[in-house]
Amino acid sequence: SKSDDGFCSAPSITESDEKTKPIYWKVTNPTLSPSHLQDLPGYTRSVYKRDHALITPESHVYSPLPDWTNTLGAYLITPAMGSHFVMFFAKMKEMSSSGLPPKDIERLVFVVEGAVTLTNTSSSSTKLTVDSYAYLPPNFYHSLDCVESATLVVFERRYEHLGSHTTELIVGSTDKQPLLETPGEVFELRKLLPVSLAYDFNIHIMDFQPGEFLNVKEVHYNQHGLLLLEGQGIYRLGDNWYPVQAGDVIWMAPFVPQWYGALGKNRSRYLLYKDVNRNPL
Ligand SMILES: NC(=O)N[C@H](N)C(=O)O
Ligand SMILES: [Mn+2]
Repeated sequence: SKSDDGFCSAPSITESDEKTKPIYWKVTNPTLSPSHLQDLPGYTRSVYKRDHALITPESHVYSPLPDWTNTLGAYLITPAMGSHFVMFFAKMKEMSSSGLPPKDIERLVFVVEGAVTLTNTSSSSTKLTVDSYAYLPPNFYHSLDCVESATLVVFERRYEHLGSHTTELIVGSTDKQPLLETPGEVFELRKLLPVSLAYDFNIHIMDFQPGEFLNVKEVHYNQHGLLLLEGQGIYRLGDNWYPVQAGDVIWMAPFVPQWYGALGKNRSRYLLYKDVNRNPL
């Protein structure tokens, strides 16, 4: 065969081969199939617009996290976009530790890979494994320590006081949170934080079976930071319709029209930051 003569042995189809291919051949052999797109130089699904952003894994950029040791961070949502919170991935390596957030900043960490140990001054230390999370109130001394490796998704914001309410340390895991009523909707909903007024945000875990979608075509004052944990589907943001899959992150500014339809063969699950319980004025 041709490839035996040496250097010119690329497996791709040459121009003369194309002409001899049967009619409709490209339908089943597309040159920009999903597998090709993954490696296409310069190609990304990421988008950054005034009222929303989609940040897909090939665009995540890691650098050392200030105040943490042996940890790389990728800030995915920050106030530079108009948000009042930050959302970042923290990739903790062998023998790594967290730093403390700045004064008056509350924090929620959710483990997506590996395990960390949470230590604070009062209680004994707690191991956080995949699917578990901790809420750390503002000015609450704590340390997250990792022996092997862990990937955390972290949310932080300046706590907005309301009267004399105060928040408390919370440790839990998604699978232990009860399913909540979702009148008019079909997705399954769990919340990671109490719904009481003390908390100025919550994290929703939303599950959709393939074919299920949001009934409400939502437009609301709240902001969102979303991580798709499982599955695939179409996210509508404003007038744009984005194919999305596990690992994708979305920023939704206040009032951006938003809708999700789950596709594929498996459950979609996403984790969603939402500011709640405060007067927008
Ligand atoms: N985009 C969303 O999934 N939004 C949620 N349903 C919410 O705002 O509660
Ligand atoms: Mn919403």
